[in-house]
Amino acid sequence: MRCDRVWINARLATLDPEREGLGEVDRGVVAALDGRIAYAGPQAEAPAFDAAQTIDCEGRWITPGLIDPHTHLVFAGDRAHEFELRLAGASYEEIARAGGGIVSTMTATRAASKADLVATALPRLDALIAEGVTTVEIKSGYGLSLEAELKCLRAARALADHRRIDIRTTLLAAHAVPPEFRHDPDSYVDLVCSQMIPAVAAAGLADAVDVFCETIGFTRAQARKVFEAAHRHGLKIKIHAEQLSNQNGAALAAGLMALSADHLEHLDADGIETMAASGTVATLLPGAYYFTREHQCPPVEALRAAGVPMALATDCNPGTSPLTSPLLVMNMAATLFRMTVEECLAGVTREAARALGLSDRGVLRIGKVCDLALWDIERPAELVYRMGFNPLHARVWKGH
Ligand SMILES: N=CN[C@@H](CCC(=O)O)C(=O)O
Ligand SMILES: [Zn+2]
Repeated sequence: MRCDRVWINARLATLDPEREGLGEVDRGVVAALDGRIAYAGPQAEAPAFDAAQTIDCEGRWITPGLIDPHTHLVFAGDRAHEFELRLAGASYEEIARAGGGIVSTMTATRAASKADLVATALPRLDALIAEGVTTVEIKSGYGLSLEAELKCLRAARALADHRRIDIRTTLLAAHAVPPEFRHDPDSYVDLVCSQMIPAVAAAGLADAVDVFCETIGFTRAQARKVFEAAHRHGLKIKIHAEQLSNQNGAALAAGLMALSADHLEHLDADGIETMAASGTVATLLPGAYYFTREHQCPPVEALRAAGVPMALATDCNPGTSPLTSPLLVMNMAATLFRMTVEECLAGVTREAARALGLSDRGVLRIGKVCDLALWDIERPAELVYRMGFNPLHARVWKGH
């Protein structure tokens, strides 16, 4: 078989659902041709390869390249001061209602140039890449005006000119009501629907539209309007739902065939049932749960029982999850949410791909994009078990 590269003497965690568990292959081979997987499976069953380059993995493990399906990587400034206020007893909601929170990052982000936003996002992106991330979703949501949201999405897309990574972008103009609309949030929602979504869709700058459905964000009725506008313009939808309270946002979004509903600490049985029926992915964000010291875990057992797919993400943002480590996310998901090793690894690969509507990656299987992470570990559980340690040996993006 002709191929560009072949990785031999590897142990594979294919995450292929057609295989058991992690889809493990003890003596495995992966071959790449034109950026796709030409073969992934047992060495014993592999064809003879005519490869330009052969890499001996010396027994290392290969997983699919990691996917971070929920980040707010593009923003200016930081919120360390708010962190100190919270340490002194203030709550996230109190700070937001007093004009801090998302709106304070909005002020810094509006003042920044696109070049500034790219420059400040790159170190965060590099931290993800250093842990084997090959696809990342980046939301806008700190511009909150047509011009500033476009600038954030352009900055997010421009990151792909600087690093070897796939970027998916999501318009999150409905993240917070900007101060100029404080007394008339519905007019801001109208602006999002009648100007921002059409402009972003026309410019091809976003793959999806997201809404923060919450008492300090947007109501269900407002979220529905935004989702309907997104659909009119051919964009997929996602939601920040049931993070701080139960607004039944996940059920609304799932009923409209959302790709994912994210956070979900306060998700109820109706939300779970609707998500299961629509195949909407539950993207869990243990970094935000940890950092805000939430008291209620997402209903992982019930999601599992209902067969709702579960993805994991860093939620990298300045306010509730200044986190750029998918490895630590897995550890937190296991220790805090009692997810299994298999669920954690699927959460940052196969299910993360599903949360982005990407069926061409996230598993090691013939025909999928050849994004790989090679690890210096003895068993996959180490990727979940260790804290603050990065055993990445090499990262392969599109076969290179
Ligand atoms: N929940 C809403 N949005 C972000 C937090 C944004 C912020 O506080 O800056 C999140 O996903 O946690
Ligand atoms: Zn978020």
